[in-house]
Amino acid sequence: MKREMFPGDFLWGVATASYQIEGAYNEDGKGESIWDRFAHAPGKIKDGTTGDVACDHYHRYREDIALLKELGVNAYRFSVSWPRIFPCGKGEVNQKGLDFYDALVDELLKQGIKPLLTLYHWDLPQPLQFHGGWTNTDTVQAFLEYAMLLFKKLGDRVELWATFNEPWCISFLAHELGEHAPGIKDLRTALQVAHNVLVAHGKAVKAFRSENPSGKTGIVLNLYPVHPSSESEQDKEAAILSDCYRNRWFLDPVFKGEYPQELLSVYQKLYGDFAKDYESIQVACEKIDFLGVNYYSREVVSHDPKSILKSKTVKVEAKRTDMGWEIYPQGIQEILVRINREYGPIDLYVTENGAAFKDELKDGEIRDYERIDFLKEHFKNTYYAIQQGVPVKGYFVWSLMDNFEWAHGYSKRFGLFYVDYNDNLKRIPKESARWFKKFLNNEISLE
Ligand SMILES: CO[C@H](O)c1c[n+]2c([nH]1)[C@H](O)[C@@H](O)[C@H](O)[C@H]2CO
Repeated sequence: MKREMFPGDFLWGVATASYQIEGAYNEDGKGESIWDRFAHAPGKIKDGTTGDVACDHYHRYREDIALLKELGVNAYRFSVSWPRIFPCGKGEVNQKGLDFYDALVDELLKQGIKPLLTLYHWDLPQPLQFHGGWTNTDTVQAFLEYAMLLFKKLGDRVELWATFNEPWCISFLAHELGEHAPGIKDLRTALQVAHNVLVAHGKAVKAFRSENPSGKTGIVLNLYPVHPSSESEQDKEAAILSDCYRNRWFLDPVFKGEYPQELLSVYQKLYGDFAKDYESIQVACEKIDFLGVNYYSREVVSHDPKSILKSKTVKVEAKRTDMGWEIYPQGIQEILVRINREYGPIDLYVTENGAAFKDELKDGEIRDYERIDFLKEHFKNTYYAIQQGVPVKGYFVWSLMDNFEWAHGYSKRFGLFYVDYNDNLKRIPKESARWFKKFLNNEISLE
């Protein structure tokens, strides 16, 4: 199975995100983000690092685009740092911030690489957080102003626009579990955030249509197959509620304009006032042109009477990545086929898929054969979904290079290029980069 067996116009790319690679955290007029503040707070990041410098992509973007060219990709997914554009979140525009993304897009196009732009990949301007962040509907309005400005400035050259990266992480990981910025641990707050982000998505899509009818817009969701650990009724019930929490809490509003009733009723019992907030969720259901699917692994759950979802994650015996995530390639096929069956027809992009492994620089080489196997199996399972008629239009490997892995700092490496943090952030192609390049050039097969 070679690249040429995929559709001729299939996009093969890599993905990154602003806070994870750019650095220049306080340069050229950029304002503070919630991740600048969170990373500087003691104890939040496992290795005590920050994104202050990261991969210094802000200064090295031409070099990094040359790496894309060297790989032979035809697409690149990146995100814009909102506080680089609006240092206070709204109001005054930072021209140098706009100039950076203008130059980035021009260089991509010059190199024949199609941009997929994500408006929001978690780095909210801190001044908006001082007023409640995503719990405050003023932030929805500020996001619309930010989105409209970028549509106006870049819409003539950027065709593919994603509103949000992983609303599940923006809401539950960051406001219920507290593991990401702003580090709040309150389910009711997380539900309010999820709602406002979904409303912001719908309003931005509507505004995009008026501004840029030729462009294509969508949202990026992290999606997981959720399997019961046994065939017992209780474990199957646990999988249904966990699937609502992980996947359908965002899929159903975006595609159906409603929350999944099975879980909504659970939350209504918990928070009586809950229902009235959520009548406006139809706003989220603006027709989108594509869905970005971030796939990394599956979830296996069993019944847990003590938990709100009556479910808990079960760690099955399996090969795992350095993040501890089960390696489950058939899951990408399962999720793509399911989305097409239950929410389609909709163009799909695998907007993130990749793995962290304990990559070591030895004699100038990084022999990451596990990553090659990982990608090979996920490419094959994506192809099997296409063979079943699923309109998958592209695939972006996470990530171009090792970068700031959120609460793990620089301790987890996902890149096709190794970043030597001890030698001026030098980018070194891993064996997987060489393999990917040969695949893209039809030199090797996936067997
Ligand atoms: C549980 O996996 C999530 O879907 C997920 C994994 N990842 C993501 N989301 C984020 O979009 C990236 O910024 C992360 O760097 C990347 C690797 O952790």
